Amino acid sequence: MSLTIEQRLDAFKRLDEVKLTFAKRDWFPGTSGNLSIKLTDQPLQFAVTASGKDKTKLTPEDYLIVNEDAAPVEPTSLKPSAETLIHAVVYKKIPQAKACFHVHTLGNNLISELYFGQRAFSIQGQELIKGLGIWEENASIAVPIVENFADIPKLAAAIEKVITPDIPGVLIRNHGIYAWGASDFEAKRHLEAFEFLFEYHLRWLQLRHVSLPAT
Ligand SMILES: CSC[C@@H](O)[C@@H](O)C(=O)COP(=O)(O)O
Ligand SMILES: [Zn+2]
Repeated sequence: MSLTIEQRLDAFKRLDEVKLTFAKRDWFPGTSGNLSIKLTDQPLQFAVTASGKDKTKLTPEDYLIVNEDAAPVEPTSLKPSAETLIHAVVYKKIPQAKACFHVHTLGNNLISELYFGQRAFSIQGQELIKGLGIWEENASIAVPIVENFADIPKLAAAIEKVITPDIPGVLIRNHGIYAWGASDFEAKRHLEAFEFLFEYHLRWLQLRHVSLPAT
């Protein structure tokens, strides 16, 4: 299914906007991170960040269109993200996902290591869980954590095993998080909610033994 120029430009513009927002938060240290927006199903085609680029910058060559095998669908000198297969896995396993964002932050790396033994990070009763679209009273979530592998097909297979539509994200041990949503707006909201919950929990771990004045 061929894409219109308007489809491509709209996706690239949306990716620019979210990329600059995340860049302002220092969420792309050392060229880490990658972003994608789905364009078509049957066949799966999505726009993804080019590999190895400084994601704090906007250039005319930041994105390319790939298929479910992570191969470019148009002639290009750009290399797709080294982790493009992971985005493809998310789009194939979670049909509702229309955008998928990956960042490496200190918060998500620390949480992924602290709780890797449980293969999930659980948190309950935090208002920002609503940012994940979960509005139950005193809701509890468990964010899955997988081992990190340099072999991307192996990492993608590990992720495919654990992701579900219930929790729009997955942590990779000492690496980062993938978060997705039914739009770029929702994927951004989910990622922001995850990162807030990680930071809250880490700060709570630091402060919980502080003696507070008697009330
Ligand atoms: C340079 S450290 C981060 C990379 O190894 C990778 O984990 C990453 O997130 C970015 O890879 P990229 O190929 O630029 O999309
Ligand atoms: Zn990464």
